[in-house]
Amino acid sequence: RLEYDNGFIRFAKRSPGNRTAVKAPEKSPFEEDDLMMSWYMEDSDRHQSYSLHYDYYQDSCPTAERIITKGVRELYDAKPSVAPSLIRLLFHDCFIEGCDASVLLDADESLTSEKEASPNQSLKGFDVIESIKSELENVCPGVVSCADVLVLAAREAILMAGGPFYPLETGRRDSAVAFKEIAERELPSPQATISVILARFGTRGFNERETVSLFGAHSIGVTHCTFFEDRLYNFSGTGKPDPELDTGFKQELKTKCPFSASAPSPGTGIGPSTIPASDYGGVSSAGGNDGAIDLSYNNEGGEENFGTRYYRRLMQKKGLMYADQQLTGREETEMWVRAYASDTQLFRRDFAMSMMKLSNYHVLTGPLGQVRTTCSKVLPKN
Ligand code: HEM
Ligand SMILES: [Ca+2]
Repeated sequence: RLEYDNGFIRFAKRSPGNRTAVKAPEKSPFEEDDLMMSWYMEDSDRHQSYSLHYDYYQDSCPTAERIITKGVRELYDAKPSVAPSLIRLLFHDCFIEGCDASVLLDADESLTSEKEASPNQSLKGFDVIESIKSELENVCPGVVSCADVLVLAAREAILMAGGPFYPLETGRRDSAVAFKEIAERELPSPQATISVILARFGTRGFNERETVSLFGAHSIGVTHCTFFEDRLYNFSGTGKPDPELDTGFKQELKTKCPFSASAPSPGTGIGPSTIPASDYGGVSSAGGNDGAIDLSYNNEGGEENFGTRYYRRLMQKKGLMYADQQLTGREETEMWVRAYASDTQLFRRDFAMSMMKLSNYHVLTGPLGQVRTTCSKVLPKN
């Protein structure tokens, strides 16, 4: 099905000339796959001598993708919150030194875990990846990388949550190291300005449109009060709320996140935080339901709500985090917020493309890296 054309890999039946003319129906995976795959390939795989492949495990572990899909579905049926957890986990892995499962590693005597970096302390879903990986190890030991499990699991999670399908190639390998300092420094904080957001995404090759589309993931899942309560009570140390927050919405949020002097306040480092001083202070994965509110804010799920509604709320000054609301703070990003708020299909296509790009960011292939047998541990050195 694939052909090489002037250094690019693309599906045989598409040519660059007709790809924009094809309006792929949302529910037809094949049309959509071909279209998106050929677009993506042109951009990023040209310099890789070892690249990812479609259905990489076809011979070595033919049931791999099915095991992952089934695993996510079963876990999602039991607990739908696994979907947002997995999507966020993918973002935090890929954003830091690429999709190499570096975020999954536990600390040991020779390694400092990325899990300890403050933005990562509220991550969840590690157990989901580990349980799917152990099932894979029973069937084809040492074959399927944790990095591939994570990207495929996140894709399935997006589908479960009402988001779009996108094709993914496989053959990623796992890192033998973790990048705690880089995670600490590079993952944007919930108080990030639009300049910081665009700079961090920009150095990873994401333009304004792609960046805004990725934020559509914030239409599902939860966020804890600690990540936005400064906007309710003490914005930027002014002692006043954020003027960019809708007044009615602010009142509503205040009832869900009542002011409490003992509560850690983001950015101040004050409070009984178990997390190092940073804008991420205050929440750990063990925190239970301590002021966690729906990011989607009463999102009922389903296709209509995945994405579009998030952007509509931003336009009404009802973004939860400062970083969310920053997307309307500049014309180049605000125009995409407006576009996605009114055009679900445009958002779904852009989100799918950006997720593909994120999932392929800076991957390890060929002789690089390793295939871990347990996702939280590097292979023992011989
Ligand atoms: C400037 C960029 C971003 C910042 C500052 C940010 C920050 C946050 C924060 C603080 C939370 C709440 C965590 C909690 O309370 O437990 C959150 C949740 C979430 N984020 Fe982001 N995020 C950003 C971009 C993204 C991107 C690009 C994606 C995916 C493509 C993403 C996916 C998610 C998801 C799905 C959740 C819900 C997690 C859950 O319910 O378990 N975020 N984010
Ligand atoms: Ca990584």
